Amino acid sequence: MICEGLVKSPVIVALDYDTPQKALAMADRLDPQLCRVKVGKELFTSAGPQVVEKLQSKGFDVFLDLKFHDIPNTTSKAVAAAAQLGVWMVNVHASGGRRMMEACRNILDQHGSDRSPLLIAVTVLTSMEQTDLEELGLPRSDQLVMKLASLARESGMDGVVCSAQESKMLKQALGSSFSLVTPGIRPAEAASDDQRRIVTPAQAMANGSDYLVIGRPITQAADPIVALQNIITTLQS
Ligand SMILES: O=C(O)c1cc(=O)[nH]c(=O)n1[C@@H]1O[C@H](COP(=O)(O)O)[C@@H](O)[C@H]1O
Repeated sequence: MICEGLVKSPVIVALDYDTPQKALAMADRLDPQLCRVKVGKELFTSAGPQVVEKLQSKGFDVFLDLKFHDIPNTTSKAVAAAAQLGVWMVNVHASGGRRMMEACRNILDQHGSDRSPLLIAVTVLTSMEQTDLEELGLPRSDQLVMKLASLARESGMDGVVCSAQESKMLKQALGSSFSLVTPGIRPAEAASDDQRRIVTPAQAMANGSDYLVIGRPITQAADPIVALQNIITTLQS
């Protein structure tokens, strides 16, 4: 199992809530030794940087998932602001292109500290399926993911967000040190919701994923801690 520091599992729990109170109440039920947490667009827009700081003060590594996608100057400065917040991981869209990703890499390298977040590029959202891509005039998901992930690696990213359906292909092509962060994780019995390219937790790890981003199957479970522990157990067997 891939893990760093004290965290003993690859699970990142998505705290997709509309208030900081709800997110912090969930965090209080979780254990920073068992998982990391993700702050995304809904929570950050309603609660701001303070919720990140509060989660950090509870001992959690925070993945700031704002999927920056803009011109190189704007995106890189947003990434620098995330680094100032001391987040563990931050992401941008790979489709912002090489110059955008390189600007983000450069600004973190100039900032140059041991507190630099992992810089991750989103390839193709796990909610997208073939028909969605066709409608946009885009190629098959596996081809597009491979192209964007290769560009992300060349542009100095530390890894990509992809579906665990693509993890095996990307690990083989891009090597073990390039991190694969995979949402769209669903235990066998769970609803797929709006996700399309889904994989079970154990299969995702078998495919080569480094981190599993999991929201609703944990946060909307009757007992979130039991749901998290059950998932971690399936990874150990
Ligand atoms: O970057 C992400 O985290 C992300 C990328 C992606 O392709 N798909 C995706 O679902 N996510 C995020 O991962 C989380 C998945 O949540 P659940 O579908 O509830 O498990 C959400 O917070 C999404 O914003």
